Amino acid sequence: MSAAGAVPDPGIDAMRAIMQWPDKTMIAVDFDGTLAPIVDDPDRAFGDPRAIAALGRLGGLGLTIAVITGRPARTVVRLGRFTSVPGLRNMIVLGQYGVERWDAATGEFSIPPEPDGIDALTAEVDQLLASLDLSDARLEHKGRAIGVHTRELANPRAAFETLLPRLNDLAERHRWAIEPGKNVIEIRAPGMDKGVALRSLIEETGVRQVIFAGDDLGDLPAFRMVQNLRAEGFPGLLVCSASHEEDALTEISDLIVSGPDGVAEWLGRLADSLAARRS
Ligand SMILES: O=P(O)(O)OC[C@H]1O[C@H](O[C@H]2O[C@H](CO)[C@@H](O)[C@H](O)[C@H]2O)[C@H](O)[C@@H](O)[C@@H]1O
Repeated sequence: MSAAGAVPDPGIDAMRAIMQWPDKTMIAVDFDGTLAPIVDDPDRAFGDPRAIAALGRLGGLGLTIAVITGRPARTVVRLGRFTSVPGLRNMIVLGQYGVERWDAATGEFSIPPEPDGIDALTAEVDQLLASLDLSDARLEHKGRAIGVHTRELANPRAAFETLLPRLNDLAERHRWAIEPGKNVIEIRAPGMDKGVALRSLIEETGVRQVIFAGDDLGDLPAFRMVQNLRAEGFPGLLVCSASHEEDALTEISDLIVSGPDGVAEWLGRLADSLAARRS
């Protein structure tokens, strides 16, 4: 509750609720750029062990732990190495913006079949890259999305700017969605985003407050969803994993930390504070 006359601060209200009812709190975290440092080769990304350990401690303290990612669920479970962490026994991973799911409690994946048209789309992306002399761009095939990565090209920014309108046209023709990110442009099957995924997980689990942490444009729908939830009286805390590559989330965040290092440190401090309150 804010002091009379003061501007209400939803982040502070959320933090109070989290400290008071940790077992009614969900912490939902993005993967790349938030839990995992950005690296050139997406297949060499890894969950920061300090962040994963802190999430494990938070899980042990009763919080519901979720990862909501643009990656396939199987990839993130492998790269994050969540299965070896005792406190993550009940964690949930939502992959491909919420279409796929992994439940640590059962070890089961729920992965819908690949949508029709992915092969035709892939062939067109290949042709487009060849026509622009950008065939060196790394392609990430995700079954229901293709990621075109520009990070390792000679001029990543110029390649990104050249590709964005063209891949956008291609996606529109196929009625697919375009998802620009940090040196990556994805064409993906439409119909889901991290905001919808987050809301539905909140409803399913019955938590009463949420923390969402992210770093990139694909996290914006989740940030907006938390803002909507707050307008409905549901406490939420928005944490931005900041970097020089993207600043779209900074203004709407309650807390800005310095990239995955800052996220790991903050999660550790949150676990310390909650453990101290309990003892
Ligand atoms: O929702 P996320 O978990 O943040 O996934 C978003 C995209 O992240 C990955 O790309 C980013 O990380 C790569 C590895 O560090 C980096 O090389 C790339 O430049 C970044 O954009 C991933 O490869 C994509 O599939 C995800 O959609």
